[in-house]
Amino acid sequence: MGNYRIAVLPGDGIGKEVTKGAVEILQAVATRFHHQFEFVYGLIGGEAIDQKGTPLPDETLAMCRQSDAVLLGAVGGPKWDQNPPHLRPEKGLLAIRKEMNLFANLRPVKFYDSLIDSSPLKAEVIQDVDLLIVRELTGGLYFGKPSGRHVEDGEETVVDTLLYKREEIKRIVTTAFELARKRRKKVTSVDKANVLESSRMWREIAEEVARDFPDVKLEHMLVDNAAMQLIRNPKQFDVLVTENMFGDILSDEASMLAGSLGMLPSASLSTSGPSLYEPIHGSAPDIAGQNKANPIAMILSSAMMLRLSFGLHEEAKAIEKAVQQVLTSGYRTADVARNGQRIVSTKEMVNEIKATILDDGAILNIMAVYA
Ligand SMILES: NC(=O)C1=CN([C@@H]2O[C@H](COP(=O)(O)OP(=O)(O)OC[C@H]3O[C@@H](n4cnc5c(N)ncnc54)[C@H](O)[C@@H]3O)[C@@H](O)[C@H]2O)C=CC1
Ligand SMILES: CC(C)CC(=O)C(=O)O
Ligand SMILES: [Mg+2]
Repeated sequence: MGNYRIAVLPGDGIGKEVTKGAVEILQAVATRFHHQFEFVYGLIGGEAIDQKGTPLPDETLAMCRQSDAVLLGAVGGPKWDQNPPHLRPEKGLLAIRKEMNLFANLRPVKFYDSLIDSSPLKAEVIQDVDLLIVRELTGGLYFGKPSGRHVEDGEETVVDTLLYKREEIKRIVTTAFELARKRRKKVTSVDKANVLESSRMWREIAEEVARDFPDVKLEHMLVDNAAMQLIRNPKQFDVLVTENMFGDILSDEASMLAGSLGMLPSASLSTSGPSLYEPIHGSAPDIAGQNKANPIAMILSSAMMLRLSFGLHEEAKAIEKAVQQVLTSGYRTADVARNGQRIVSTKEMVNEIKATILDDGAILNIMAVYA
């Protein structure tokens, strides 16, 4: 039995709905495996702006730092779209990633047999896809200074800067190699080295790191080609490692290999403090408040938390197995439902996964009694 303190940041829009679902799933895991999970709640994003006047209140950050791990829903929404840059919900997300040194964002893309019809792609292209996008999360184009607008010689000018220190590239590429070593031993480093100086340095560093991993194959791929190859032949990939914005875009694209943006979890890892777990999707204002969102990306993110932050492998597997079982039984939220399949709500999907986790536990207990 373990005691864990989990900071929960629901955020905005569907972030709130899917986070509520993930907490219920974790409570079921705690019941089945006799753990104590203490959930502490904090504000981030739009709601934090409304209540505290800032997208990342100090108390939220302090609470996260004092927890064993953080679960985050999503932030943003049209209500705040016209706010000045420092009062945009997304600033809160970028700030927590930077402040907590969450430099490695792991975005696994896994194919589910039962969702074969949910992807617009052909079965033979997506069947057995199992790849991992390793996205650099605290540097690159989303953080470089200068960034902003100004008027120069009477002309309105805007700038964003793609900036990396050598060590920042080295640590994310090394993380990718370490992960590939435990998988199919191939790293695809994605860049735009035909144009960008930052990419040329990225490539150079990837080559240097590769020397320490002779058992892992390194290939380089330009990002535009990578976007195409993900659709043409995704099975060629094992681990992809790339700059912050490239990884952001490629992972939304890759989510369709799994059938929906609502299926992809992620882990935002730090080596100097607690890590954070978040679905790859946003706050989905178009479906927010309608009990329609697919909670699986968030639920699978909580499984990643159990495995990577707490070392609770069996518990993580119990969640993943329940998700698989529920999908196999035909439960579908609207985003993955096809051909007249019955559609379930967010809450129904959560309830079914929860029941499966608890039932599985009960069956195993009965088997243990009669063994
Ligand atoms: N991690 C975060 O907090 C992120 C926040 N955002 C913010 O979210 C807001 C909306 O951005 P969008 O570009 O619309 O991206 P989005 O990821 O929120 O939604 C894109 C599309 O996917 C659908 N979708 C997303 N998650 C889903 C789920 N779990 N189940 C079913 N359908 C789902 C939405 O309904 C929408 O049609 C913006 O304010 C944006 O800045 C966007 C991405 C990540
Ligand atoms: C604020 C954005 C960088 C959020 C996003 O799209 C993501 O992290 O995937
Ligand atoms: Mg994104």
